[in-house]
Amino acid sequence: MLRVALTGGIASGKSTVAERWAELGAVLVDADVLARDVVEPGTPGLAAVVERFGEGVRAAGGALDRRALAEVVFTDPGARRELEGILHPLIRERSAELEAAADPEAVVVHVIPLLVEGGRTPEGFDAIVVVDLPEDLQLERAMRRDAASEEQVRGRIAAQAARSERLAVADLVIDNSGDRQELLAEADRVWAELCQRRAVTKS
Ligand SMILES: CC(C)(COP(=O)(O)OP(=O)(O)OC[C@H]1O[C@@H](n2cnc3c(N)ncnc32)[C@H](O)[C@@H]1O)[C@@H](O)C(=O)NCCC(=O)NCCS
Ligand SMILES: Nc1ncnc2c1ncn2[C@@H]1O[C@H](COP(=O)(O)OP(=O)(O)OP(=O)(O)O)[C@@H](O)[C@H]1O
Repeated sequence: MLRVALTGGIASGKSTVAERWAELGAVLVDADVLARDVVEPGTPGLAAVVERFGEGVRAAGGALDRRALAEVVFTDPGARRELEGILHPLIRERSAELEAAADPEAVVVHVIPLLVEGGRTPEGFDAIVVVDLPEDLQLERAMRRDAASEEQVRGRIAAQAARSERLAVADLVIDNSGDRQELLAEADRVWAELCQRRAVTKS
């Protein structure tokens, strides 16, 4: 197994790269997806979040009101850390289960937006891949995709590591300052590099 971490800031292009790699055979373990799974209606995760943040973060149908919770946690770092304290252990547990179920020959790609934010150098991965782009492009793409204001997106960027901190831990960098086609070409280039590393590890 080759264990790869894929990280990058909000709207950097992680999902686009991860989808491409999945087409090429990667097994994906996506923390953003798991962060949703662990607060599905009826889960202990949702119960714990409502217990801490109140019924105001539960929408009419019973699901988590993500917009309401985002308003709270991206304007209050203490509240955000409390939410992370509830959800991150649940996300880590699910990630470990998914990885344990993967083929031993697989390239397992952990998509982890907050890899660097843990405050220490992430260990245990065979490769750390960072999707990188200038902040003005990141802001523009996030605002367009999420129909969000500049202030809302800046709130999330402020809650994340700086570009330089992510680049400092990168083994491989995917440049997403070009168009979508160029991003896919970058993804293919780095995938080939990862496969080569796996071949070396095996021999
Ligand atoms: C606050 C929540 C409900 C808002 O939901 P929403 O649907 O608007 O965003 P979504 O979960 O799709 O995240 C989108 C992006 O926001 C950024 N983001 C999310 N959580 C965080 C965080 N705690 N710190 C910094 N950035 C974050 C990431 O770039 C992420 O890719 C949600 O983000 C959440 O539950 N966050 C806490 C869990 C967490 O830390 N997730 C990050 C990856 S493990
Ligand atoms: N090179 C590009 N040119 C134009 N748009 C792009 C490019 N790369 C990504 N995008 C767009 O930017 C947005 C973010 O891309 P993507 O969802 O892949 O990023 P992400 O890092 O997974 O985001 P998040 O973690 O915030 O969910 C999407 O709307 C995507 O279509």
